[in-house]
Amino acid sequence: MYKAVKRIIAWSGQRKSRLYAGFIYSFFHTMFTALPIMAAAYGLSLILEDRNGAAELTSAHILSLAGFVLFAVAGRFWFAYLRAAAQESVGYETAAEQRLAIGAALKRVSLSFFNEKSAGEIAAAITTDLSFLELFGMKMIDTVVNGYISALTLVFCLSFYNIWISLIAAAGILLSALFLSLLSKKSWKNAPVRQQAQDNMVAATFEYIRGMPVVKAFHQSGVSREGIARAYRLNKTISEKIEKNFVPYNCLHLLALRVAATTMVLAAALFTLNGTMELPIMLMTAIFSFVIFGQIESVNNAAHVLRIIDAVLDKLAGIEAAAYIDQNGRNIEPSAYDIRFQNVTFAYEQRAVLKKVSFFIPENTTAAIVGPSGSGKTTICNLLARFYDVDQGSIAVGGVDVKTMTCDSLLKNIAMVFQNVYLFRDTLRNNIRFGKPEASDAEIIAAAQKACCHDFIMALPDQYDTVIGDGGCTLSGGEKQRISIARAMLKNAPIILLDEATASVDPENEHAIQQAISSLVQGKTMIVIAHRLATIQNADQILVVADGCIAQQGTHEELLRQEGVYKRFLALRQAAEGWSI
Ligand SMILES: Nc1ncnc2c1ncn2[C@@H]1O[C@H](COP(=O)(O)OP(=O)(O)OP(=O)(O)O)[C@@H](O)[C@H]1O
Repeated sequence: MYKAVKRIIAWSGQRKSRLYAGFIYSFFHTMFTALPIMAAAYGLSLILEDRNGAAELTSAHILSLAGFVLFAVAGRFWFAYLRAAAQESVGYETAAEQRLAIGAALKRVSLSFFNEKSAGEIAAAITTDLSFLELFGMKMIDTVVNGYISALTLVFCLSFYNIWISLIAAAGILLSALFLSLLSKKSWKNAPVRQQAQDNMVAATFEYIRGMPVVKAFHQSGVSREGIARAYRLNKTISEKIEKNFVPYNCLHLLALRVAATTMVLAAALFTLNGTMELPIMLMTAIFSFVIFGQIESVNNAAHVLRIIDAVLDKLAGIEAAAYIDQNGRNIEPSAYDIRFQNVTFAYEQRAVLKKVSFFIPENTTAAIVGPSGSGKTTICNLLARFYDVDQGSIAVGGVDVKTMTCDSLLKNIAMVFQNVYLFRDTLRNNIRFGKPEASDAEIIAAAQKACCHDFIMALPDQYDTVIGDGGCTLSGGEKQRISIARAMLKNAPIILLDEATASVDPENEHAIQQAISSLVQGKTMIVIAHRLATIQNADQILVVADGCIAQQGTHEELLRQEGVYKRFLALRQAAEGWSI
């Protein structure tokens, strides 16, 4: 439990000095809480002495006591304010910083990281887990550290009046801490299980929502809901089990504190009866017995919450520790934009996808990649963009090995127009502007016009300010692709990676889009995953990928003269789509 407290303090990074300042304010806050009670006891003893005739109670006594109490109350509120101001926003500030840091880190990890961790798991870490940490992290610091500071400060104050009473209070605190450590051991064992159950629940919910179109199309609501219901049931069962484990230790912890409080009052009464304690001190002890354990009573909840926080911190550390794909990269500006694959071998996990692939694309030329589905065409583009690193061989742009470049300096030179280019839940204007953040409205409109999306955008109710759904789900496939072409136009990068994907293009606009693509690629080096015969024919070279290898390479005419995959592939495509050469 205390290890988790230390981790929260470490998590707060540069802000930890504010936490330490908060601990000092907490000490003074407690001192100022104790002072009015001590002053009241002193006032009572003056009244009793006045009654006995031992000393006279003057109005000056009463006024100075009242002034002292007012000063103590004001001091108490002042230190409570200082503590809150120092500590309470630390969690929110640190979490906000960490969210940005994780966002930046995710941009730089290999995409294989997203195979290992589901989108739901990562989303849960950045949203619910970090929210939990920002909300409860500082509360736990307050409950545990400030709670013990407060209790021990009051024990210290009591020791000036009666050492035995302060020892009873200290014993109560120690005994409750023992039960808390047992409770904490249980929580420590259960919290990761609960964390996993919650992650599964988020991932199942995420998948259910994302897969809704498929669920509806296949009338599979029963099957898909079963998965999500199972995740919810498991979470409920685990939470109930944890609560049951929690109860006995919680009762023992509270019992220790209540027994200590009662024993303090009984001992004070006995000391008063045998004349070793004055009545006002006994009354003061009775009041202290109510307040001394107040804050540490709720440490029981902290044990469980702290374990969850510990698991959350582990999870966040796991995401942040993911190796940056470009951690040894430098910001390099290639002097040319030719592309060379040299004996590139690559596997997703264990499955070999590309085997010793070599080719060269001169600057300002177009290479069309053709080949059967699953042969590795998209993988070639993903490797060039360094979404993954090659296992063997090398990829160079303008003679510079992409492994020596940072992702930013490499991707600055590449624009992608893929079937599944992601559009954000934002305005169309901002989605296009993604290609060039500093672009003016006029540039955005010009790019949209060239990419044949200006007309459909102007027909929408809010035109360029229309907000589109997640992933562009409120647009048709063709519209999404045209937006992504506009985005690429605006970026004006020297290398274009294009997945032609004519399937999603509106036939009416196909010609215009082809024109748009032609103007997009002028003077650029382009790799196109080609589907249209015209693109294939017009390419400067065709790379025929089959089974992870470059089976054939050459111009359309050269390849037509050879017997091989290309000729067979072309015949099949022609038959399927009614082409004629
Ligand atoms: N992220 C991934 N993790 C594991 N395997 C993958 C991943 N992406 C692709 N693959 C596998 O790698 C192989 C090549 O995929 P790739 O997407 O490069 O093929 P493709 O030629 O572009 O196919 P298509 O024409 O159908 O788009 C396929 O067998 C695919 O199942």
